[in-house]
Amino acid sequence: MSDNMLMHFSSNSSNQSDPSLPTKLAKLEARMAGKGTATQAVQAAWPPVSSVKYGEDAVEAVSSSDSDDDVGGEFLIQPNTQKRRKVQQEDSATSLRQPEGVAEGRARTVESLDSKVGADEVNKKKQGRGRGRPATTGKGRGSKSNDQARSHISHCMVSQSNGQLENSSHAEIWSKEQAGNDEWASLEEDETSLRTKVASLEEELRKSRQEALDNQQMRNQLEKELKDVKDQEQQMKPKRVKIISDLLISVSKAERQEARMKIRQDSLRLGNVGVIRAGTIISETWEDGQTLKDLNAHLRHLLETKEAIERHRKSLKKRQSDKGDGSDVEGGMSEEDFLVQDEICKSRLASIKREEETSLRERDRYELEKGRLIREMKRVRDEDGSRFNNFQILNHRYALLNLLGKGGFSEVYKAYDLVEYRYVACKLHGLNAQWSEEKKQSYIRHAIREYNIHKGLIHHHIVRLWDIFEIDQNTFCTVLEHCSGKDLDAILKATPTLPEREARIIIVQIFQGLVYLNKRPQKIIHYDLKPGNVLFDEIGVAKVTDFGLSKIVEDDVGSQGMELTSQGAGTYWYLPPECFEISKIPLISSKVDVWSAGVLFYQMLFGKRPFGHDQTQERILREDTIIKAHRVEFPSRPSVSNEAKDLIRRCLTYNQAERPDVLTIAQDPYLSYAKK
Ligand SMILES: Nc1ncnc2c1ncn2[C@@H]1O[C@H](COP(=O)(O)OP(=O)(O)OP(=O)(O)O)[C@@H](O)[C@H]1O
Repeated sequence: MSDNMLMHFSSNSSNQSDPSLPTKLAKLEARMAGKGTATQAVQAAWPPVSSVKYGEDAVEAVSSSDSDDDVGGEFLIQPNTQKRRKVQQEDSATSLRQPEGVAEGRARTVESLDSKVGADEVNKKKQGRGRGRPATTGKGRGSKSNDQARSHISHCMVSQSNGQLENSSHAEIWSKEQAGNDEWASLEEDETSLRTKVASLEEELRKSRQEALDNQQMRNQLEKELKDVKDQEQQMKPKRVKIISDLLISVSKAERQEARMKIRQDSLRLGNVGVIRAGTIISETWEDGQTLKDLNAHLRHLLETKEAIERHRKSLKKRQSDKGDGSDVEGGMSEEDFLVQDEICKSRLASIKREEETSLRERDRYELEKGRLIREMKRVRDEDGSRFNNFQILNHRYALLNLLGKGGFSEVYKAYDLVEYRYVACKLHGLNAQWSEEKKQSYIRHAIREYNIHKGLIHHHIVRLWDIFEIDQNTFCTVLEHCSGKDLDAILKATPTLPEREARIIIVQIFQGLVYLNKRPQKIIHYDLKPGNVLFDEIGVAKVTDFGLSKIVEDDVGSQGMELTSQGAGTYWYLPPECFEISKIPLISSKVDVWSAGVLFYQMLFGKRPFGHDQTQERILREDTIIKAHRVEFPSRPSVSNEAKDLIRRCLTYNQAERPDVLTIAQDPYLSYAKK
């Protein structure tokens, strides 16, 4: 780019405002006419190619030449034609060549930065600077300036050759020159900042690469460690399983020992099973323990004392009345003596009554303990008689521990899942070898049906069913969530009535489980809700279990419900009247479970079932107890809130059509703990 040239000319053009210009021009005219050596002088005035300067240096250089003009103006004298030729030569040969190379270099730099830093930023700046000009590259801009410079130079030369300096074109050149300088400085600034950015990005890139390398190494290292740990784990697994099951076995053995020892101790107090022989028939009978014997003897003694006092009191009264009519003249008891004697008897009787009440309460407690003892004895006996009592590991996974209880056709063992590392309950279903093949198949079908219903139920208040597998031809096992608390039946046997607050939270949880069963795409009727099928986990969360009698409500059932095909099954105290219908096949719905829940709640509050409490299943059926259960009665004690009674009345609505279903009754405010 011919910046120096522009400087040069623009410097000269500044002379246009010099007031001595006409004089100088006259001088020049004279010299042109008189001196022939002017050409060499002009050549000396142009800077040599190698000494071309740019920017401020160039301005200085030109300024100094201006001062030369002032002092030694003869060096600038030349004919206009010669001057034009000279400029043209210089223009093509030297002055323009080198600046163009520089401009190209500059453009290259910008281009390379463009590619490194991103075209956007550079373009933005280009656009900002080049507003009002056609878009062009750095090189383009440089070339254009050159072109402009060249055209101005030639224009200027032409003007000079005509002997006229045009003020306006000089100003234009000057301003363009200035703009070029500014642009150049700004480009340099851009270049520096972009270079800095590139350097910092390169540094960042280097660091990131290093980091990636480090991470990769770390990953390789961790993968190796993980593999080692897994290998070790694999090697250790059988050892660990062995250690865990050994520990569990020793704990279970200790528990078994403790259970048997406790039975022995409690038997002394509460009683034991004795054997009585009648001819060839041997039967078992219960013999009370010493504490119960003592307690009963004490109660008998209190009764005898009470009777004696009452006899004595009667005779006192008789003597007193005999004295009144003159028949007892020797008795000699004054009126006051009689009153004192009578008061003594009354006071003694009151004290005996208190003692009797205490002893009776104690005996009730002992009776409950006795019941628990009898159940525990049965459990231990079942455990001793079970073929699974020797700590087997089932299905390579479930370590059987102690027997939890025995049902109609099953034994439930506490077990430990050696894969999931948690306690479970293994329910071992045994097919009776005496059964016909048909009965066995029916039992298996039934169990699979139960499994298929139960396995899909995942709710906080429903016992989870984890697994099912076959043990042998006549036995299979279902694996359930272990509930380490007692079941509701055991709780009610130990404490027949619960405070309303406790009963309420239990029934609320049961209804939550029922709501879940009725909100599923396929509704389920449990059909066997009773205290034995409500279990508690270690923190007391109630969970409904045993879906052996449950029914799936098909989509196409009418509003009245589905047909009950298994009539006769279930526990009669807890079933509603429609289940006892014999004139036609009953239609049932979730309202069966609403009735059962009502019976359960009643039992928890009042310590007995509302209908047929003391009756056997057979008697309930025979006497149509439930068919006659039109109205529920509430005992006066314990006192229970009206809200609780209202809920029970709604659940025990005789007419099935009027009884609310599960989702409706669940809206009852009594079943909600939300703040009003
Ligand atoms: N998931 C469980 N967790 C803890 N204990 C359980 C579990 N399931 C059952 N039990 C206990 O095992 C015992 C027997 O249970 P099972 O369900 O076989 O009894 P059942 O209902 O009397 O029998 P059936 O279902 O044959 O009528 C009961 O004492 C019960 O509390």
